[in-house]
Amino acid sequence: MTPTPLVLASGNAGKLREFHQLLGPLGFEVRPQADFGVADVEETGLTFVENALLKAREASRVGGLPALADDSGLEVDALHGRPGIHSARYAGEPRSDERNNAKLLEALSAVAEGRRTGRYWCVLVYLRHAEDPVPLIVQRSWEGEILAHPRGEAGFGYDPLFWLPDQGMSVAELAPEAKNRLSHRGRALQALVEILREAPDRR
Ligand SMILES: O=P(O)(O)OP(=O)(O)OP(=O)(O)OC[C@H]1O[C@@H](n2cnc3c(O)ncnc32)[C@H](O)[C@@H]1O
Ligand SMILES: [Mg+2]
Repeated sequence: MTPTPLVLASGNAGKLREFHQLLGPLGFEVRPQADFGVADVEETGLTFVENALLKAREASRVGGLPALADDSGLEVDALHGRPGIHSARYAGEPRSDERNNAKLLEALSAVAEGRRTGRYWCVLVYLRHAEDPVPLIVQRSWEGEILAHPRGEAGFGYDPLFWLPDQGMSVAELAPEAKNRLSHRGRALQALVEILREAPDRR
């Protein structure tokens, strides 16, 4: 099969690393949107789906290629779903994982262990071209609990605070291959690639 060229509609280095690890071996020629000078779009949607569509459309329009976008975030039950679609900008500007994590710990300081449940969401949108009327959309979640102190160095974002009871470790303590196999993003991408494989006309 000829490699499918693809613009990755993300400016997040952690996501780009995971997408490269996952898509590289699968017959995609992946290029980050920065290669085409695509600027970050304003994420004005109320849902992950809307924001992922905005990002994919802009990257495909500017890059002139099919585009894959990821809009993702952390939904915490005790915080009524926050930070949710605002996960990247939870602690305001300048954006930083450290400040976001500190704000999350503060918001949960009075919430006891056992009630600190939540999940990552990932919505992937694949567009064949900027005006594709039939976007491919896949969403997956990943259940966990929010720790009271960070653990581990791997991953990005909220990973040092996201505890996986089944694994007995935080996401930032998982090897990258394990995160890719288990994560919201990894599993959404596996499903999306499967759809593209079975329906080559969707590429
Ligand atoms: O929009 P792009 O350019 O892709 O990059 P971004 O970082 O702004 O991405 P989002 O708007 O989708 O916001 C997602 C945020 O959710 C968090 N997040 C999503 N997936 C994560 C993961 O696998 N591990 C840790 N945090 C994650 C992290 O804070 C991200 O910045
Ligand atoms: Mg963003």
